[in-house]
Amino acid sequence: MKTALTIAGSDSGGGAGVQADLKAFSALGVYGMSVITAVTAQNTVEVRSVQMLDISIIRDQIAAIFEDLPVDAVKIGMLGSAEIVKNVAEELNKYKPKQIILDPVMVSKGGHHLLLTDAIQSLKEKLLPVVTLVTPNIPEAECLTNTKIENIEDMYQACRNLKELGAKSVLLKGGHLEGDPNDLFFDGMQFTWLKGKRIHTKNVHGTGCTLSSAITAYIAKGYSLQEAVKAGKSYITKAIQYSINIGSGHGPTHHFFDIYEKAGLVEREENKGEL
Ligand SMILES: Nc1ncnc2c1ncn2[C@@H]1O[C@H](COP(=O)(O)OP(=O)(O)O)[C@@H](O)[C@H]1O
Ligand SMILES: Cc1ncc(COP(=O)(O)O)c(N)n1
Repeated sequence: MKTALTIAGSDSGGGAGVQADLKAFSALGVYGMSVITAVTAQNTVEVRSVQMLDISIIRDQIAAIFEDLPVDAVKIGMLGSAEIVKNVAEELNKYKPKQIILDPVMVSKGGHHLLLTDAIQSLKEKLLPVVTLVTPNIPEAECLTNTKIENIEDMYQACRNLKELGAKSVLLKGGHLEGDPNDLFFDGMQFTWLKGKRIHTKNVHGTGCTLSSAITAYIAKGYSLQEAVKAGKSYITKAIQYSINIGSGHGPTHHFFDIYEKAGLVEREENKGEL
């Protein structure tokens, strides 16, 4: 069986973070493991509080996994602080997993900061050069490149800038721009657009986590990077179409849409909870 590891924060509401990642790994038939960096008290409405874990337990979790278990691909999500970024980078440099996908999580959908400002520099210096693929949304890419991204030309330039910063490849997510959510994949040489159709729903909690962990699972299964980002885009589109209309804020994505669809267990949640 293929395996994947997520290094990320816990979301008590189950829609984002480690919980979303493990659901995506399982839905795609990949054995999931986790290193928890921080615990958030979170639901569909808000992040109430965050507790970052001690460096020693974070390093121990990584060592415990790599010293015993096979890891086909690693996904990194919320890291929280510069110290956590630095220590995770050191551990990854030690164990050298071949495939690392970095979702540079900075702010929650409700606007809560999940990465301290002084950690951004460490993320750029210590992690970007180590990863196979980085998957920023528009505000994250703006922050990493110190530029404004307002149109398609800016998206191309941001991908080139991220490569200059050391990223081997980039998936720049377009969900935060107006119009259809088209994502731009740059493999370091060539650009490919992953086109989407905007689904009008408020249930978009965990979309970034879901996409990056689906891509990680496909890579663990042996897909090429190009195939994995395409398959990941189809996965996130369905996960949003079938998103779950629970809670009074942004509801979560659905991971087991195939099984549910075949068994006639749920209606498509598309357009429910429309904004
Ligand atoms: N309303 C939507 N309908 C369809 N796809 C969406 C929608 N919102 C986001 N996406 C897609 O979901 C993925 C995550 O997008 P995005 O919202 O840009 O990042 P993040 O969740 O990290 O803020 C991207 O592939 C994006 O194109
Ligand atoms: C623990 C944790 N990690 C990540 C996110 C970002 O969520 P999204 O995928 O919606 O950007 C979150 N809200 N909480």
